[in-house]
Amino acid sequence: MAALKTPTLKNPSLSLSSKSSLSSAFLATSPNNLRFSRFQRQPRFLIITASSASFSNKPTVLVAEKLGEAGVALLKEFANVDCSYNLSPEELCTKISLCDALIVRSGTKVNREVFESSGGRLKVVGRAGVGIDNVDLAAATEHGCLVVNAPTANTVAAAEHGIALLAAMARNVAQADASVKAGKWQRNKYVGVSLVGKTLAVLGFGKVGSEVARRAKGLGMHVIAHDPYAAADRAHAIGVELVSFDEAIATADFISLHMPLTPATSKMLNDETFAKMKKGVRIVNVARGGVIDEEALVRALDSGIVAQAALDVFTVEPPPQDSKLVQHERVTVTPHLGASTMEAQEGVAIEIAEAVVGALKGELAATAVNAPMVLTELKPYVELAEKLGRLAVQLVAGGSGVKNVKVSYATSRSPDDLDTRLLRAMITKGLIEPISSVFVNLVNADYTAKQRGLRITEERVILDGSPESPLESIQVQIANVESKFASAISESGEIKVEGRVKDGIPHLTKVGSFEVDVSLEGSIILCRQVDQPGMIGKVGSILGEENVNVSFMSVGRIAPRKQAVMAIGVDEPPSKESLKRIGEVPAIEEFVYLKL
Ligand SMILES: NC(=O)c1ccc[n+]([C@@H]2O[C@H](COP(=O)([O-])OP(=O)(O)OC[C@H]3O[C@@H](n4cnc5c(N)ncnc54)[C@H](O)[C@@H]3O)[C@@H](O)[C@H]2O)c1
Ligand SMILES: O=C(O)[C@H](O)COP(=O)(O)O
Repeated sequence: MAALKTPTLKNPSLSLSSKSSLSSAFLATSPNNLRFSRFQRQPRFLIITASSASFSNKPTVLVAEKLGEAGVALLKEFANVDCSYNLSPEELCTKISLCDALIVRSGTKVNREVFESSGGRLKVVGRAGVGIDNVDLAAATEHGCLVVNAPTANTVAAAEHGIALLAAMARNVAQADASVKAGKWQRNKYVGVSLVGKTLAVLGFGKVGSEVARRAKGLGMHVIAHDPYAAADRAHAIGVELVSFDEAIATADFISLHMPLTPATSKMLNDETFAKMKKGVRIVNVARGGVIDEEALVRALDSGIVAQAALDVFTVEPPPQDSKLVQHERVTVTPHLGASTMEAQEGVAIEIAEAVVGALKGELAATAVNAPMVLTELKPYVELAEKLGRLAVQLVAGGSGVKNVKVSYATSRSPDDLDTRLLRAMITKGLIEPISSVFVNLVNADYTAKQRGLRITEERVILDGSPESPLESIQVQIANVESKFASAISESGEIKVEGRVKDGIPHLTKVGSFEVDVSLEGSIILCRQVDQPGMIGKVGSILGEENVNVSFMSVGRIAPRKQAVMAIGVDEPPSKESLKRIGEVPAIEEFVYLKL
């Protein structure tokens, strides 16, 4: 067993633990089939936790935004609580050096400066809600500060707000209210549309989306959903049919958005997709503003494609006062109120208070978003594991629910000498995070996988030879799904990606049955083509024309002049136009762009 390296800590009051609460958390939550596992062994990574023994006095918690009473009361049992709302960024930086924990909602920017100003005292940031886009996670991790959130307590509130907006929009409630208050009585102007019998497309069938679907069914609507990663049986159980994105937007009378904001969903509703919608469609957004191209929505409203929109969230919050979208006559707006019910705020407050107190006591919360850790020799393999998970899930075709994942570790280490829990957690993170607003860490990985019906089985392929490096390769296979890149399907019918670490850098070495070799940095384009001269040059020059830097290229083929798969690593994301041109190169039979 390799020796543990002692890390340099920026926060002197943190302690290091390599077992205790972490090991028990894993033992308690591990649902997956693990062949050859040895949990008794000490794991080869270290978790930074705050030790309760290091406090001589009560810790201090700064609550920087309004938090439910029950949460504040819970905090007060354990800590000195300073509720200071509406602090300027400068005031926050000054106060933070006197605090062990900080609790915020979406209105406070917890940036690098805050962590630097804390002088090493800040041990935990609690986000009382789901989205943590206002917290600089990298800076938190570098400063050994744990970030926790409250991901479930506001689900119903968000779903109810979606339904409230749906009904209010259909019956012009906000516009009619303003008109009556302005002394008018315009009964003919505000004739609405009915919901019963209409088709609602729920885009994003996760926690909030499925609750919206359930409620809309109760209103007599015909509900369809699009979610490339949801399982059809979960949808069927509540009478919802999963359909393709194009079918959803082309047939819907109403569209309700419930996906996370990720690079893949950013501006998902744009000029091109509005053009495919049924004329007169009505749109509700309680997810994140960035999933809609807001300027394109104004154009779609003006041209009549979109009859009405109801929006709780905006790309920039608060939106500019003169925003054409906000001021549009047929748009109903609320100021990010999805989570704002008394009940949800109490629930969120309790969830976050418990997580923050637990973290201050040295426990690792299941809702930890970053779980700062210092790794030893497994570090590049951890990166490889996450990236293989990311690649594999992006190869899945829309409509196929991901349920069965098999991971194979090729190693010459004995089972006792290689603990795969961290690798499995990182593969789970890679599989789930690109498609969800859930943050996966080594504590909640198995639990999160189980909740989503994802079964991960592991096996070891024992190799002869010297066990100097912990692993030779990792292979990730997803069974019973279709792929948007048919060549990723192996002879045995699964999506298969394999990688290994070369000179400390993770590499993709196999896709389906094709051997490739491309370093897993930046992003990757995979093309299947008929093997012939000049292909690398053709694709390279399309990318070169828009200054996209190619970091790596490799071609794997069955036999000379037969089918081949070309893997191209790119530093910058190519434009849609360049990707289209690559697809149009005659010898290219299929291609896919994958973000790492
Ligand atoms: N307005 C508010 O106050 C408020 C409150 C809570 C949540 N939210 C937002 O609501 C959204 C959903 O939250 P949740 O808790 O249900 O998250 P979730 O992770 O439970 O569900 C998200 C779903 O979106 C799916 N998805 C991912 N990519 C997709 C794509 N390209 N097309 C369609 N579906 C895709 C995922 O598979 C997942 O099932 C998030 O954006 C969250 O930030 C807003
Ligand atoms: O991410 C969330 O939980 C919601 O968008 C709510 O944010 P809020 O706590 O600022 O209301």
